[in-house]
Amino acid sequence: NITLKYGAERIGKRTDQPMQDWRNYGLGQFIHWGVYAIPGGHWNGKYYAGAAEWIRSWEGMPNEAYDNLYKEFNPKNFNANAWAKQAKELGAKYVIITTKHHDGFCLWPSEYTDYTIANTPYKKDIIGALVEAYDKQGIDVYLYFSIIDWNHFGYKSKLVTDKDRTDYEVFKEFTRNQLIELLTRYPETKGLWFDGTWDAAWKEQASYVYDLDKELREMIPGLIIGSRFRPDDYGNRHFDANGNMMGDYEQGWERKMPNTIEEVHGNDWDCVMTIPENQWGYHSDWRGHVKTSNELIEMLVKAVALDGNFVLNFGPDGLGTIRKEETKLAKQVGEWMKVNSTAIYNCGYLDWEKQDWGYFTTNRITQEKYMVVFNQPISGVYTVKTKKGVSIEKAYLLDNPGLELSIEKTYNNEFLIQYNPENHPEEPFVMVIETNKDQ
Ligand SMILES: C[C@@H]1N[C@@H](C#Cc2ccccc2)[C@H](O)[C@@H]1O
Repeated sequence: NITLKYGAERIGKRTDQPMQDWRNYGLGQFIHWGVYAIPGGHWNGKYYAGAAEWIRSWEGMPNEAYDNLYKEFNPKNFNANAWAKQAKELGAKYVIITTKHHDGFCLWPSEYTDYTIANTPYKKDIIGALVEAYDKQGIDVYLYFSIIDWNHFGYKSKLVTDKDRTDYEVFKEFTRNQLIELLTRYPETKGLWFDGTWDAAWKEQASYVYDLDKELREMIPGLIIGSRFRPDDYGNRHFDANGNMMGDYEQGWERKMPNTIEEVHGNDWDCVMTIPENQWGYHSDWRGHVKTSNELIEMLVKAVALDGNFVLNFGPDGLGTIRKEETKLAKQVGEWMKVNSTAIYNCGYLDWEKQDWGYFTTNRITQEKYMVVFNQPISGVYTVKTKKGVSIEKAYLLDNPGLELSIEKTYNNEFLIQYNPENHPEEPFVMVIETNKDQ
């Protein structure tokens, strides 16, 4: 074991109520919005193939041009209540909203910079409106904050000269001031989702970030911060030099997912996912694969089945409209959730052997067990291998409890559930299984 001053603050999961609530969300919504939504992945008639929120880094986008976009930011279609209502219908239990992305543009009227919504034609506090609207819908609010800030003179990716270091000290105080400002203005905030912490300069700040982390947590008891904030004594992120996770949940699953429970190392985690292959901010021309509702539902179920949360990203356009493709998917996933969220909310991993037909989930409070089916066996036979001494006594469809399914027990404690409907369901469906024990 390596002695660390700034390593993991705790071994094992947080057990307090705010973290239990976080663990039981299942489904969240990510909102990426900012001035990058104005160009929407194009400039000067040229198509930008990268992630739209990174367009300022593209040689086809002059920094000067980008840095003046805020002067035309006037989202006349923006309606915080409509966004929150759509998220409610999607079935999201929490939302993560970009307060400031890497470009440094603040969606709240920060007093620490002029590069904010207050100095746009729109003027009004976007973050305040969204916090209020989502709160009203009973959706918990988390704030995304980028440490990278291309707009601040003191931001450096690495510290080479003495001037870099003195400038960076100013940047660190600016960062601290903005974070305190956000938690002061929006005390309803349940957590901070940090990003842009991969720079060498930040990875040298273990002591500073350790103290800042502590200060922020003291401001809002129960505040939840993931593994993407603190570096350890040696500049390690997410996991310290002893392999222990720093922060309250792992934030390593961006546009990817674990496949086995072993890969999550007993930690809480979230998967943040885009609908196209790699666009967080608004891009008017999605190319490559755009995920269908059934693909997204399978990712959601897989996350819950492996004790994680699934956070689906939406990138509103420059006028504040959530595009039709995202609206359609929110509706489709929401309709599925209306029927099947019993197998999602308050649910997590069931340590039975994974089967080809889909995923097991279990309600952490009631111990009720679910089989979420994505791959119907041609045979109509669903194999379930339980733990020793655990028998399946009943099986039925979540959306038709009256239709009990036949169960056959084999000699080596496998249970074969028979279900062969005439009309094959077009969507994933859930079977409920009742056992003789609560294991
Ligand atoms: C949550 C997501 N993290 C950000 C990123 C990134 C990134 C940057 C470089 C290499 C790989 C990933 C994206 O812009 C989005 O905000």
